Amino acid sequence: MSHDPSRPPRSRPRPSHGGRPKGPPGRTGSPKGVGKARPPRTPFNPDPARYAAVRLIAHILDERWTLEEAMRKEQAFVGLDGRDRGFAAHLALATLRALGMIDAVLASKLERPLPDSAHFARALLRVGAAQLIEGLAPPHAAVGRSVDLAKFDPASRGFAGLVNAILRRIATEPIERPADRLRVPVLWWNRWRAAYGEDAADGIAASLARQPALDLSVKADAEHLAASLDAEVLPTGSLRLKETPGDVTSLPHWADGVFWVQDAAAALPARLLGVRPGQRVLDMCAAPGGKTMQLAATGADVTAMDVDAARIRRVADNLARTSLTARLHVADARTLAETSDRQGDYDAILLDAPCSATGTLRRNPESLWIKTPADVARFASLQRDLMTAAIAALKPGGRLVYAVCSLEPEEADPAVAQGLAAGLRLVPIEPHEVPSLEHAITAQGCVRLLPAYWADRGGMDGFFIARFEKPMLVS
Ligand SMILES: C[S@@+](CC[C@H](N)C(=O)[O-])C[C@H]1O[C@@H](n2cnc3c(N)ncnc32)[C@H](O)[C@@H]1O
Repeated sequence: MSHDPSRPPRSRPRPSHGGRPKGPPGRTGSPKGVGKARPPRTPFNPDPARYAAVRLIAHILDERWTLEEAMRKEQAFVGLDGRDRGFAAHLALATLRALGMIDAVLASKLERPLPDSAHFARALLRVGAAQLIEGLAPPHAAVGRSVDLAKFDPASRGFAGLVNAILRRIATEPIERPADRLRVPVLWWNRWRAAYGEDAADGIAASLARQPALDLSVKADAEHLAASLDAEVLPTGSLRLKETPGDVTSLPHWADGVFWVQDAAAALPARLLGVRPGQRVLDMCAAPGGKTMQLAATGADVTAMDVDAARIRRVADNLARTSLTARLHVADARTLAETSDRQGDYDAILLDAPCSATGTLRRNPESLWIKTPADVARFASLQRDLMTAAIAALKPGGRLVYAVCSLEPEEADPAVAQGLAAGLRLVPIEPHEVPSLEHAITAQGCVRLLPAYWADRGGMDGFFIARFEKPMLVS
């Protein structure tokens, strides 16, 4: 999934309401009609931010929620404000980015695994260990606050001694720091090694050790904006902020609508489509609209389609903020194959397909722990149907860009094969179109971006991009 360009990055999530499970233990209401009896005391939460982080981790790893979902639904997190909220999000993200390493260290200290039912205690150990291994808090605070929270949560009270002993050992005994490759589940690492080799697989895993940079796409005049935003202009034209702000809406010129948040890699597919003013362009899977805005900014006649009505509203909001226009259409793009006329309707189509999104592991590190290869197969099947629809809707002579933020060849290779089998021609991406990323061009002329690229500059999301042309009809 692409980052919503209208929203702040994860360090400062926006509050929202609803959801389960229940918040802190204990009674919060005042009993009615009980004479002069004192209202029962609400147990004192010794550390609301760490408590919220632990609950986020328990939801994600035990209930397979995404981080975004957990942050939206978990009341202990939703109720935090300001710095506490930022700290809780930071702790949860840091725990997920180092999870495999943390679990390896915990396994070496625990005599036996915790029972399956010990959700809070297990999450508490993971968040506590993350603070120690990643140096996120002084050891006395990491250990002491974790023990306090173990005593605070009724379900984990019986584990308080164990939490104390294990975290103390991690804090005081010399530990061999696990290799970065353990940051990701071995299942995914093995797949990347098979696809790209051992060094590349290690590079992908190591990308989790760094906070992803925040990139912006601009409507015009990148140089001028770079100066006022304290940003670097990347070789591909995106802006990369030197400091990641807590709240992107506080950046100068945000209200002017002249830029939006979009990773440098995510900005390439729309650019490589190379549309011209007046062309009929379809953005098939458009929400939240980062690429729609790029296409609309060229002066093309853009239709943005998405199956999800709520997400299309975000495209509308993003277009409104940036004063750009596109026709919006809520529909399953697979139906295009039935409705397009024989000649095809569009001069250019961008198929930024729904995918396993393993390329965005730096921003969504939980996805590696809650997704499986079965998800890859499911997305590959959906992409096949979307490709069929895109090919039908493309005019002869028109161009199609297929893109996915997935690292899995099972999602990219079949799409390329399908395009070729349908009679499309691959239009090789030229080195000058991807400056400083020439090495990412494959033998077929597609682009395969890995998260370890530009590591010294702050990395990038993983993407695969293929560009096709539909042959003119022969009469
Ligand atoms: C990778 S995201 C697109 C990101 C977007 N292009 C951007 O740059 O902001 C994939 C999108 O595909 C949409 N989608 C999934 N299945 C679809 C379908 N059958 N037809 C149309 N859209 C679909 C999802 O709702 C999601 O918004």
